[in-house]
Amino acid sequence: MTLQITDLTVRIGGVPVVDGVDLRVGDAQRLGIIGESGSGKTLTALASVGLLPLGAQVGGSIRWNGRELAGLHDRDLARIRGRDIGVVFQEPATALDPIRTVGAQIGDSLRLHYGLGRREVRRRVLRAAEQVRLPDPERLLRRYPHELSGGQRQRVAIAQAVIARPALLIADEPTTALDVTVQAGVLDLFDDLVADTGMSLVFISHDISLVARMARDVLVMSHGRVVEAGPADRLLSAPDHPVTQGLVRAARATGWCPREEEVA
Ligand SMILES: Nc1ncnc2c1ncn2[C@@H]1O[C@H](COP(=O)(O)OP(=O)(O)OP(=O)(O)O)[C@@H](O)[C@H]1O
Repeated sequence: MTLQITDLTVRIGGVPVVDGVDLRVGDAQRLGIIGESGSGKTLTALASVGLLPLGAQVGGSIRWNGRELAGLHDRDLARIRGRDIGVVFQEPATALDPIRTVGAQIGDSLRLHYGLGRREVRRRVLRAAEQVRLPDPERLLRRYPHELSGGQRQRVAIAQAVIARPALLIADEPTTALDVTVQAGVLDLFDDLVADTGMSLVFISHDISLVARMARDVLVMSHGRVVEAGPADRLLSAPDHPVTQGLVRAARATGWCPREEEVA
């Protein structure tokens, strides 16, 4: 698979909020995107799957396996979302429908994309729930989102994103809303899912330590642009751009420490 974004621009109310972004994700690649709040990370991810807010103007090219997605009808984009590209967002509570059981929601993309029957969907939903390590899945799948903890809800959102076995998973700050101990478990889960399935991963965070853990190649964004790109270990040990240096310093200040002498 290849996701190739070239010269992506997004304007909202005439203001450029993503400005000339290029990125490429290939087979089994793990790409990280870091940047301060408001730097355009989320809008870049949303543009990749045609989920930009209403009224946003998009320019440039977004090619999925060579097919141009920019300007594609939403019906066609919906076929690609979930089936080819799975997405997990920061706040699972808003990603889930409060009035449907989590089991029903995990199965959505199987019904939508593959038209599988009830029994087969149930079987696969249960397997996905086990795969994302939801406790007591048989019982939990009959519950509603508000009856789950934040970590459990995020595991449901992950199961929903990966159940149709997408070739690419885009995870936008997937652990930011979770407390630290729950975060660690969810990161381990991403690691295992990506390793087991061979999916490619785009992992977005404002925390360079998380991105360095999850991705090998990293883009640093600031004010809608990519200001630095390179292997995670190089960015950590020798950050070039002041924004990258600031992100490394911020990560160190929160207790995560690369070797001090290596940080500019
Ligand atoms: N629906 C919207 N309407 C108007 N402006 C928006 C909208 N969504 C995002 N923006 C603006 O676009 C810019 C980029 O936002 P984006 O959400 O991509 O940033 P981000 O890097 O993901 O930040 P965060 O880490 O806080 O999620 C910001 O200035 C933001 O205020």
